Amino acid sequence: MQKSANVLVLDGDPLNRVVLENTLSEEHLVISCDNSDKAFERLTQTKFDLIIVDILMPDDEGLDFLLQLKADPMCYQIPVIVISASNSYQDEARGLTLGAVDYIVKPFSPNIVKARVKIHLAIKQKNDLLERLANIDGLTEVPNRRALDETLAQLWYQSRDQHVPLSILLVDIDYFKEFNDTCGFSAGDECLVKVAKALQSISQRVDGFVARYDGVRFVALVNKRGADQALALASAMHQAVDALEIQHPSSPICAHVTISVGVVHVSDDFSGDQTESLVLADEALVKAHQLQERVVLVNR
Ligand SMILES: Nc1nc2c(ncn2[C@@H]2O[C@H](COP(=O)(O)OP(=O)(O)OP(=O)(O)O)[C@@H](O)[C@H]2O)c(=O)[nH]1
Repeated sequence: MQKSANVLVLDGDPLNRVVLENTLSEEHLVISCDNSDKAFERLTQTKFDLIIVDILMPDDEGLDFLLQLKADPMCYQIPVIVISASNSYQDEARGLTLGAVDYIVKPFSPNIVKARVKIHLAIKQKNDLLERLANIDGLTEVPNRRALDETLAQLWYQSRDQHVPLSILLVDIDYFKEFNDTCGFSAGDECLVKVAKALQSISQRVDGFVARYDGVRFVALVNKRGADQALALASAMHQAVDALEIQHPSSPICAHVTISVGVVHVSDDFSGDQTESLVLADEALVKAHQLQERVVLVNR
């Protein structure tokens, strides 16, 4: 039977682990650990939807686990239910203040645990959906400008600190105003969706990220690759859009829809911040248009 969620349990007491597994494993995949090292290891292997942790483990192990989890950018959003033998208000307040979403006192009723897990999984599902909607472009369904700004900032500082190159590719659909004027706005929308999907699928092959930047422009980001690989990515994007063969009757340069790409390859100069490189990519793109080149590369 398909399990609806992945639940991680950290509890030093073997009997509690068995009871929790029996309570939840009919509906969920339950992985239980008796110490925090194993729990952290599991977190690197599986995507968990909910964590149940006993914060009264010896040496404050459960408490430390909760603290570390909430400080970890990869895990802090996973809801945590604290389970504890203490029914003191102070302990309950401490668990909730540290970021737990709920506090259950041992010995617990399996039905209450089941019900609370269900509630928190439903809230998480809604939060995940909101997060997705906030970061996805409504038309093309690729990441939006907000997601781009976040990812670019992250990759910029990561690449700078790890001394690896970062390539920023700004992609524009050529003569799109003319395309809309001749083929209609809804054909324009369809074209944008197809181009976005093509750019995304090509970029994913090199672990790249693509977002809609504005109107008819997209940005692709790829790090740890040389300038030649950034150019190869631009070339693969051109080929993918050409292969769509979307007729463009009013384009002065080609019978079908084409793109132009401005590339900034940052390997040495990470001074300033990432927005300056976006400006450079924009200038490279303008140059590509002016020179009627398919791609213009700027090295930094
Ligand atoms: N169908 C559709 N059109 C859009 C959308 N967003 C922006 N546009 C149109 O895209 C056109 C972009 O025009 P420009 O930025 O001048 O670019 P262009 O016509 O491609 O000119 P060049 O960049 O010089 O090739 C404008 O006419 C916008 O109205 C959209 O979501 N759907």
